[in-house]
This record gives sequence, structure tokens and C-alpha cells, in this order.
Amino acid sequence: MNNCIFVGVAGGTGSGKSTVSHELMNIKKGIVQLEQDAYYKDLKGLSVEERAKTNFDHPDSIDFDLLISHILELKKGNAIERPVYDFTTHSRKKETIRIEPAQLVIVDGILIFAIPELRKLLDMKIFVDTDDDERLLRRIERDIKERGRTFESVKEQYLKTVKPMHLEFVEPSKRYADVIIPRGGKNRVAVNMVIAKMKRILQKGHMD
Ligand SMILES: Nc1ncnc2c1ncn2[C@@H]1O[C@H](COP(=O)(O)OP(=O)(O)O)[C@@H](O)[C@H]1O
Ligand SMILES: Nc1ccn([C@@H]2O[C@H](COP(=O)(O)O)[C@@H](O)[C@H]2O)c(=O)n1
Repeated sequence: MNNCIFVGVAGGTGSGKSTVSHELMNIKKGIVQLEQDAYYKDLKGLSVEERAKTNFDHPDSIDFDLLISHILELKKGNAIERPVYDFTTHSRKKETIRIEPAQLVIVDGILIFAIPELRKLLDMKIFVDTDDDERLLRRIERDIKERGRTFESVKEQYLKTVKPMHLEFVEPSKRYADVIIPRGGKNRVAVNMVIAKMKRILQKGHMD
């Protein structure tokens, strides 16, 4: 598809990336989303205990080759089959979701700006910047409610891998952002400015 625009939304876990991405998806029909979360490597070969010990915040835990190849296919105008990931079992589901090429594709994830080959495919890079304490509180609540975790497991994972990987990979990748949204996805002023800009780009059909 000609003039397909790729917008990256990065930020730490629980920063509000999904919230911002959904706001952008609501601009008009036909905008599609590729979540880095869907591209976690399948850990079916490991026992459930071994899976839970994996460092899910290191770039090696994600199949970036597949994500990049899907972005390139969409750029060429071809549909892709996006994997579906199950956070409760740390594995890929059998089914996939067909994603058709679109004028605007939102790519979101904690590490997308930390991978140079992926970064250069993004036309606009937005970083959602939320204080660590707020992100942690949201993460505890979400992982217990939605991802089948206990408080103890969230605490152990946060201290062992989530926090150190955030400091090593996610936070430094903020330097590559074109736009930084402070305080998360409910920052109306910032989100509305990004939406207004995206609407202008979509009307013109290309980046400035
Ligand atoms: N500004 C906010 N204030 C309070 N809760 C929020 C805010 N933004 C997001 N949340 C909540 O925090 C959790 C994580 O937000 P989400 O957008 O999914 O973050 P991410 O995709 O970066 O992990 C969700 O449960 C969401 O409803
Ligand atoms: N099996 C998995 C895979 C990933 N995680 C955690 O998800 C976080 C990224 O997702 P967000 O929606 O919060 O951006 C990341 O910090 C991983 O630790 C997991 O817990 N289990």
C-alpha cells in the first residue's frame, strides 16, 4: 500500500501505551495495530515453572524478525497473520489474526525503539512517559486481574527483570522519540495534539 504510515508507541510497562494506541485507533475506521506483546517467543518447549522464570523484558524474548517482516509485508500492501499470545501460559495460541494493510498502522511495545531495524521503519515515534511508581501499581493490579499472576510473582519479576531491563533498554530508548507524552495516556492535552496531527497527516495521505 502506498503511503502507509507507521506510528510507534513505546514506554515502560503500564505507562499507558495501549490507552494512547486505542485513542489513535479511534480516529477513523481501518487503522490497525501491531502489538509487540503478540510477538513474544513461544515457550511451549519449557515447563510452566521454567517459562515463568524467563526474562520477558529483554529484547531476546521477542520475535522481532517476525514483527519486522510483518511491517515490511504491510508496507508492500500484503495482509499478515499476527500471532496471538497467552500471558497466562506464556505461549502462542494456535489461532492467528489476519491484519489487512491500512493507511495507518500503530506499532506498540516496551522495546520497539530499542531495536534499530524496527525504529527506522517507524514514521512517527511517541514515547509515553509515566512515573515508575504509578506504572508499578498499575502493573500489579493488571497482572493479578488479567494475567493470572500473584502479588508475590509480580513483585519478584519486577525486581529481578522488569526494573533492570527498563533501565537498560526502555528508558534509554526515549531519546529516539519524536513526541513524549508525560504522565501517561490520559494526558488529554498531549493526546489531543497527537490526534490532531495524525488527522492532518491522514487527510494529506503522507507525512510532512
Ligand atoms: N492515566 C491513567 N490513570 C489511571 N490508570 C490508567 C491510566 N492510564 C492507564 N491506566 C490503567 O493502567 C493499566 C495499564 O495501562 P495500559 O494503557 O494498558 O498501559 P501499557 O499498554 O503501557 O502497559 C490499565 O489497566 C489502564 O486502564
Ligand atoms: N509471558 C509474559 C510476557 C510478557 N510479560 C510482561 O509484559 C510486559 C510488557 O507488556 P505491557 O503490556 O505491560 O507493555 C513486560 O514488562 C513483561 O515483563 C509477562 O509478564 N509475561
